[in-house]
Amino acid sequence: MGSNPVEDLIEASSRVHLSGFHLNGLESRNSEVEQPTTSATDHLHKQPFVIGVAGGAASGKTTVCDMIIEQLHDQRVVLVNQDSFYHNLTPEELTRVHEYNFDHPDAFDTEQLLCAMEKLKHGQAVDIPKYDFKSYKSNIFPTRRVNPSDVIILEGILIFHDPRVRDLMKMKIFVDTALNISADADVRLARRIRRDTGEKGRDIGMVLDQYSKFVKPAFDDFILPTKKYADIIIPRGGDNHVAIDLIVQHIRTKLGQHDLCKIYPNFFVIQSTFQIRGMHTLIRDAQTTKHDFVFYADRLIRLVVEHGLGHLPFTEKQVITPTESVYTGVDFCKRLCGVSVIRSGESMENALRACCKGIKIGKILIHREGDNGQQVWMPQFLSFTLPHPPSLWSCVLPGVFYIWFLHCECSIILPITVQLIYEKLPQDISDRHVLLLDPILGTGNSAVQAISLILKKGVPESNIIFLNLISAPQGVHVVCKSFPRIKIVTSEIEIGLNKDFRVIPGMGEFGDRYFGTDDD
Ligand SMILES: Nc1ncnc2c1ncn2[C@@H]1O[C@H](COP(=O)(O)OP(=O)(O)O)[C@@H](O)[C@H]1O
Ligand SMILES: Nc1ccn([C@@H]2O[C@H](COP(=O)(O)O)[C@@H](O)[C@H]2O)c(=O)n1
Ligand SMILES: [Mg+2]
Repeated sequence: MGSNPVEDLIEASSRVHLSGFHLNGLESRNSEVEQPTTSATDHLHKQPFVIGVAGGAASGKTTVCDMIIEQLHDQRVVLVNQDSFYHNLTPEELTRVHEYNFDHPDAFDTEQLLCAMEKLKHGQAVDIPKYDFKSYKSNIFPTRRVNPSDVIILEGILIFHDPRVRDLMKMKIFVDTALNISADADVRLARRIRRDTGEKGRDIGMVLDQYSKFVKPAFDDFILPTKKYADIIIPRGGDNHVAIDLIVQHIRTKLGQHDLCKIYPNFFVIQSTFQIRGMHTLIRDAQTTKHDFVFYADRLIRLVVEHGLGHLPFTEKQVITPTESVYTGVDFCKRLCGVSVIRSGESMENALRACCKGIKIGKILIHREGDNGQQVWMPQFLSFTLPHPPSLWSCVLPGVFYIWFLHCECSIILPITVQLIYEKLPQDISDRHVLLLDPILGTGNSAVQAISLILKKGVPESNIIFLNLISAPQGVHVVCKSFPRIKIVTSEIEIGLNKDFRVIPGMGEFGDRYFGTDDD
C-alpha cells in the first residue's frame, strides 16, 4: 500500500480502511456506534485545512473569520480562538488583575492549544474551554465540544507567535484595519473602547490604562513582528469583501472535491447548502419526530431525484415563446422507470412520481444477513479460487448472492449474504433508463444485488442511475468497482460502517423511522 495513488485515495476517502473489518481496534470496541474519534481511524483521517488569522485586538479577526465560515457553508468548518487558551489567573493575580498582561505570549497556554490541535488533526473531537472576559476565568462555563472538520480556523492576536502553531497552518491571514499604521491603531482603540465598555462591562479609564500599559506595547513588540509570516494581509478587515471572496475561493480549490468523486467520475454528491445541512441535521437527530423526519427526508429525496434526472440524456428542442422569440432548450428523456428496493426505497417513489408524470415503478425485495451484525462466513475453499488483486470480488451462487472484500494479502474479510426474495419489474425495462431507489448505501450488498438483477433483465449498465440519501464509502467502492458505468447520486457521504455494518453517523433504520414502525 502507499505506492499506488488510487489505492491511497481509496483508503483516504473511506476513512475506514477496507481491511478495517479485521482491524483489532475495530473488532474489540463494544460501543453501539463507532465514533470517528477513536484510534482506529487515527492514521486514516483526512488532514484538515488549517487557517491562521492574526491581527491586533479589535482589528476585525473574528468578523473576518465569521465571513469566511459563512461563505464556506458547504464545508465542515470550525473556529478555534486563542482566547480559549488563556491561563487561569492565580488568586493573587486576580487581586491585581490590572497589572496582568493579557497581550503577552506567556498569557496563553500554548501547550494545551497544540494538544487540542493534535487531536483534531487526527480526527478526534476535543473539549475546548470557554473563556469569560468578565471573571478572567476559563473554567466557569461548560467546555465547547469541537468535532474534527475539513477546515479549522485558528484565530488570535498571537496565533503566529509560536513556530509550532504556525507550522500547523496551510494559510496565514493577518487582519489590518487601515494601511496607515497610526490610523490602524486609532481604529482598533476606538473599537476596543466601544467593545470593552459594552460587552465586557469595563470602565473606560481601565480600558485606556490597559491599552497604554500592555496592549499597545505588546502589539508593537509581539503582534506586528508576526505580520511577516502572513500569506495574505487583509486591509479594512471585514469590509474587504474582495479579499474574503478570494480567500474562500482558494480554500475551496485546496479542499477540492471529495476524494470518492475523484476516484469515481460517475459518483455525484449534490451541492450542499445550509438548507441541506439543516435538513440532514434534523433527519439524523434521534429525537426528531416521525412527522418531521418524513417531512425533511421528503425534501432531501426530492432534491436527489431532481439531481438524478439531470443525468438523463436529452435532445435539443426549440420552442416559440409568447413574445414570439425562439428559445433553444432540451426535451426530457421519456423512456424511464423507477425501481425501489423494498421497503425504504418506497419512500422515494412519491418524489419520483412528482417529477415524472405516470412513471412506471418496479420493486425488488432483498433479504440481508449482516444488517443485524450477524456475520456469515464464506466457505473457505472458495477463497483459493480468487486471484489477487483486484481488491473486491463478488459472485452469485444458486439463490444466494455473496460479496466479500479482499485486501492485499488477506483472502476473505467480509462475506455477507443477501438474497433476492421478490421482484416485479416493467416488462420493457430493458428499453428504459432505470432510476434505482434506496435511501441508504451501506455495505453495497443490496445495491449490487438489485443492480445485478436489473442488468440480467437486459438494461445496459450505463442506463442505471442509483439514487440515495446517504452513501458509506465502503458501499460506493463496492458498487462503483462492480459496475463502473452506473451513476450514483447522493446527498451526503458518511464516515463509514460500524462493526455491525451500520452506517455512521447514519440516521438509523430509515424504513422504520419513515413508515412509523419504530418502537416510539
Ligand atoms: N469593518 C468594521 N467596521 C466597523 N466595525 C467593525 C468592523 N469589523 C469589526 N468591527 C467591530 O469591531 C469590534 C472588534 O471586531 P472583532 O471582529 O471582534 O475583532 P477582533 O476579533 O480582532 O478583536 C466588534 O465590535 C466589531 O463589531
Ligand atoms: N481577561 C482578558 C483577556 C484578554 N483581554 C484582551 O483581549 C484582547 C484579545 O482579544 P481579541 O478578540 O481582541 O483578539 C487582548 O488585547 C487582551 O488585552 C482582556 O482584556 N481581558
Ligand atoms: Mg475576536
